[in-house]
Amino acid sequence: MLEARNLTAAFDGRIIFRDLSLAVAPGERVQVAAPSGAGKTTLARILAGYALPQAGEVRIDGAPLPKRGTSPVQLIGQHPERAVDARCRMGAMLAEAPAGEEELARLREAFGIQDRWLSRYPHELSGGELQRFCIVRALAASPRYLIADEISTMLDALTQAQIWRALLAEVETRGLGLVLTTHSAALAARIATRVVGVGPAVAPSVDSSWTHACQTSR
Ligand SMILES: Nc1ncnc2c1ncn2[C@@H]1O[C@H](COP(=O)(O)OP(=O)(O)OP(=O)(O)O)[C@@H](O)[C@H]1O
Repeated sequence: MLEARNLTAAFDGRIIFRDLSLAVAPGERVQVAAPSGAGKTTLARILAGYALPQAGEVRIDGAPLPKRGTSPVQLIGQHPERAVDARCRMGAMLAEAPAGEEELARLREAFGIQDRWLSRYPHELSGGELQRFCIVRALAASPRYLIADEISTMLDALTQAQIWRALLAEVETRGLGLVLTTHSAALAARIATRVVGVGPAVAPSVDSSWTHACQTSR
C-alpha cells in the first residue's frame, strides 16, 4: 500500500494543501482531480520522494520510501525534456536502467521506440518520442507504484492512445498501483478506478479545520 499521511505542502509560507491523506493499493488506478494550481504536481512529486512535505509523510507498506537505490515509486511527468540528461544519448540513458536487455527490448517494442532513436540526443526527438523513453525508463525500474502526472497532455490523440494502451497493459499485467493527474475527463474516465479531490487550501484565518477529503468511486 502506498500511503500519504496528513500531508501539508507550502511554498514561501503559502499553504498549497493541508492534511491530505491518500492510500493507493496495488492494482488501483487513482485520479487526483483538482483545478490548475491546486497542487497536483506538488503531490505527485512528494509521493515519488522528489520533494518533502511541510508536514506528514509518505509510506510504502508502512515504511518510509527508501533513500537509496531504485525507488518503488516512479514518477513520470508532463515535461519529459526536463527529466532527461540533455548530454546523454537515449540508448545510453536506457542502458542505465536496472532491467535486463531482453526486458528493455520488450518495453521498447511495446512503446513503439524505434531503434534509430537510440543514438539520438533528447533534443533530436519529439515530445511524444521522448515521453516513451521516460515511461520505459520508469517501468524498467520495476516499480510497484507509478505516478503519472499529466503525461500525455502535450501529445496528439493518436500518440496519447498508443502510450496509454501500452502503459495500461503494463500496469494491469504487473498489478501496479497508479496515481494519475489529467485535465482530460475522457481519459480519466477510461483509466481511473477511483477519483480523489485535492481541494484548494483555505487560509487558516478563514477555516483552520480545512481538510481535503472528497472521494468518489468509479
Ligand atoms: N517550487 C515552487 N515554489 C513556489 N511555488 C510553487 C513551486 N512549485 C509550485 N508552486 C506553486 O504551487 C501551486 C501548486 O502548483 P502545482 O504545479 O502543484 O499545481 P497543479 O495542480 O499541478 O497545476 P496544473 O494543473 O496547472 O499543472 C501553484 O500555485 C504553483 O505556482
